Amino acid sequence: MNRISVRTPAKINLTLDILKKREDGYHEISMVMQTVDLCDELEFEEREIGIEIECSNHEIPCDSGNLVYKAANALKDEFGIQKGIYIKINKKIPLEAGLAGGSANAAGTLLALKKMWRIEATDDRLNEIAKSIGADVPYCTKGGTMLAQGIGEKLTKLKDLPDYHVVLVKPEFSISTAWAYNNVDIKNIKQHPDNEAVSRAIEYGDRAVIEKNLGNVFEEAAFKKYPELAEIKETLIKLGAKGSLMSGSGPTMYGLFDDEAKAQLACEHFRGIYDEVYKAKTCHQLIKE
Ligand SMILES: C[C@](O)(CO)[C@H](O)COP(=O)(O)OP(=O)(O)OC[C@H]1O[C@@H](n2ccc(N)nc2=O)[C@H](O)[C@@H]1O
Ligand SMILES: Nc1ncnc2c1ncn2[C@@H]1O[C@H](COP(=O)(O)OP(=O)(O)OP(=O)(O)O)[C@@H](O)[C@H]1O
Repeated sequence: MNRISVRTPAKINLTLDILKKREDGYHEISMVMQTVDLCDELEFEEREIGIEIECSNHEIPCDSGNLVYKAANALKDEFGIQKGIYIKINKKIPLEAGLAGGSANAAGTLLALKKMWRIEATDDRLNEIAKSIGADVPYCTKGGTMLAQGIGEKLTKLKDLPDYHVVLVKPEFSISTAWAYNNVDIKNIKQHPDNEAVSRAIEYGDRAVIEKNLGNVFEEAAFKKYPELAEIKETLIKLGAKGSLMSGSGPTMYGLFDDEAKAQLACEHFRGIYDEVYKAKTCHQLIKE
């Protein structure tokens, strides 16, 4: 097998809670994550030597700064792989959006190259390698509905979230993950999301409780700096979303719809205002070709 293609899905956060800051600067978190079928496309082709990357988005580095490079290089180092690889990235997931697009690409690379290079690795070892690339990468190697704890690497599979149409609205500005973590006043978080209630509601497929309990502790500081985020949330609800939240470190706002026609109308409304508006569906399988 000398060619593989994979599609790597974005994630949204149904909840995101910060518990404490650790000595190493990272934060202990607890969050429920869900993949949606807004995907980047990655193609892998065997080469004699080196790691060569081509990307449809020229803002993204194609050298060792690319998370895909880091993933390929980590596997080469860890397992003494001598072969080279050419990776083509067709970017669809917006950048610095809170949707873990780069982490998803890195996870897709780990899974594709593990297969191509016939690497035998335990789940634990692969999880360690994934974590060394980024805190969201372990989750992205699994996808679906998961509770993620630790810095994001301790994963508990939950029952599949009931299906939703998801409208994603990414305003023009970006929010860096480091900024988001640095701007949460951990001791004075007004409302911690109730991860237990959400996990239980997912277990019972109780949509109303899930929708009522969406929560992200990054919203407060982000809404203060960018009041338009709160307006997007309000409009999503007005247009029929059953729940709305900022994903991850933001700034993407999403709405969960049970009615596709309403989701479509909401999409059309926001497309008149913003360039990066997407209609997706929740999904549970990592989509491979
Ligand atoms: C906001 C989330 O997307 C929620 O899923 C993640 O926590 C961020 O995951 P990520 O982008 O993969 O994070 P990394 O690339 O590992 O780290 C970027 C920066 O975010 C901060 N960071 C990240 C994860 C974490 N649990 N605590 C942190 O404080 C650190 O300042 C770190 O330097
Ligand atoms: N393959 C990649 N795809 C996207 N960004 C990448 C990639 N490799 C490196 N990067 C760099 O990582 C930065 C942000 O990545 P990404 O778009 O995944 O952020 P994000 O959606 O905020 O992620 P998260 O939700 O994990 O915080 C960008 O500045 C980009 O230059």
